[in-house]
Amino acid sequence: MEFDTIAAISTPSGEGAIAIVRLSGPEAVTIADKLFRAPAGKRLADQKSHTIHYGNLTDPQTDEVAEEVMISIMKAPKTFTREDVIEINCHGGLVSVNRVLTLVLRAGARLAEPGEFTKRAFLNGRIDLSQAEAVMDLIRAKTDRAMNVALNQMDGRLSKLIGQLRQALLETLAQVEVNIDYPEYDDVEEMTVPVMLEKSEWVRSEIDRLLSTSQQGKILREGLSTVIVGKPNVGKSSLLNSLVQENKAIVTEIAGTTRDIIEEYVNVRGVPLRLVDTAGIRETEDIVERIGVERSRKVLKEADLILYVLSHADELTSEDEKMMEAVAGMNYIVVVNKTDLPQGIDMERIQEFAGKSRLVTTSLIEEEGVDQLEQAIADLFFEGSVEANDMTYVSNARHISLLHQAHSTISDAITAAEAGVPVDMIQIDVVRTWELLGEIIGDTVQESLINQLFSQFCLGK
Ligand SMILES: Nc1nc2c(c(=O)[nH]1)N(C=O)[C@@H](CNc1ccc(C(=O)N[C@@H](CCC(=O)O)C(=O)O)cc1)CN2
Ligand SMILES: Nc1nc2c(ncn2[C@@H]2O[C@H](COP(=O)(O)OP(=O)(O)OP(=O)(O)O)[C@@H](O)[C@H]2O)c(=O)[nH]1
Ligand SMILES: [Mg+2]
Repeated sequence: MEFDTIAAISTPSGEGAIAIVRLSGPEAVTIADKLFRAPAGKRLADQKSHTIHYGNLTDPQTDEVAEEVMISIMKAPKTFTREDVIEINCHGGLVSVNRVLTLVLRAGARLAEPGEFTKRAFLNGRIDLSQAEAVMDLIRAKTDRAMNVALNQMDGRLSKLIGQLRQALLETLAQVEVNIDYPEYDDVEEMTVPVMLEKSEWVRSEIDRLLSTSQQGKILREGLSTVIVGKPNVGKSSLLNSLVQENKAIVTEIAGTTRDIIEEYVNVRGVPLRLVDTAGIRETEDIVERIGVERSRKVLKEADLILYVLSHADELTSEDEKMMEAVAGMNYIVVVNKTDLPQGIDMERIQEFAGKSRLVTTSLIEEEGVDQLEQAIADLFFEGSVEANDMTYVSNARHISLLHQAHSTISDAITAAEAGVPVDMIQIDVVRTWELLGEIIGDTVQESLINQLFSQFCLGK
């Protein structure tokens, strides 16, 4: 496919040592040559691929030197986009990098849309859609483990498995064609259904296996949305600070200190937590605090994990009973804090409610118990350890949803085959499953969806 030539700043904005303006497309080298002046007068067009060259960029209108640069030239097809790529390494200042971008745009490049370089890598067939999506996940990964999941997907592991599943489905369809072409052979008909069943059941079991990784995969990719709740003054903000290992939230002895929601990312044994501190939940007259409390109830509903903090010094109240009822159906860990203070709480009641695995005691003032809490979180979601290195995780909500749909259509096919429904009817479900799996890798997918996916990328990526 032949496209126009795009350009963008590919490094973050701000001051830095070096910044890169990247170009991709058939005119990339010509455009760069219009601006580039090397000391020995060489032309980029004459240079070998994958070489880097020192010189100045000049403004063709004034013939004045605009920037001192190093230019990398990478010729198609062995490049990031499979097109000619030029990377202009300039000084990392806002004015400098904007000046370079302006020059290349005036010389004939078009400003790239967000994600357009990666989109070209996809449209030119270097990577499939799930690999392109992994490029974005890689940039956003919050922990090493999450980054490994993205690297595996970028490497094409998920794509390869999806390809195998689709191949098996194609083989069952081929079997049906034989059946339709040679209806006079009874044994072909007899063969068709068992073959279809066997392959379809294998596909379904592989989809099951992939889906079984999805909860962990999604957590690694998006972070575990974790909400700290409890009555005022029990130590919720102190807990957030202990986990973050910084004083992000204001802690005072005054109940009702936290008025709004505070959100932080933390890495707990490789699990990225999106940690939310809330205003203490209680009936209150203070209008500002009340808004905070209402929002606390809302984030509570959307949480993957609830850290329910109680004070070791205080007796349980009816409010606590209500709270326990509210979290009972969810993933929660009870944190009994302030164990340095004399006991007021009914620990038996708490043990009865939470059981051993969901109960941790802490004294945040004495920095005790945080390790145990971290371990309890890792145990709850990853049975103790996060082994992301060698596994294919499905982590992307779009992929998970497509796998669920494919699971349902292949199950329909299996049920129909078992019920003796004619093969050409079953065929419809098999074809649909093949299409749904194809959407994951971008084989059978609408252009509007592709545009929407890439628009979520960073500029210049
Ligand atoms: N300067 C610079 N650094 C960068 C990038 C970039 O575009 N520019 N990348 C941007 O994300 C990442 C590297 N990713 C890349 C992925 C593929 C190819 C590439 O040329 N692939 C070809 C040829 C491979 C080969 O030489 O064998 C191919 O797959 O056909 C280049 C970069 C990270 N670092
Ligand atoms: N003795 C003792 N005090 C603690 C402990 N943890 C926190 N505190 C104190 O308890 C008070 C309240 O702590 P916060 O972390 O602000 O409590 P909170 O739950 O966020 O309170 P609100 O935001 O008002 O709902 C502060 O004075 C803390 O220093 C602990 O383990 N032991
Ligand atoms: Mg607080």
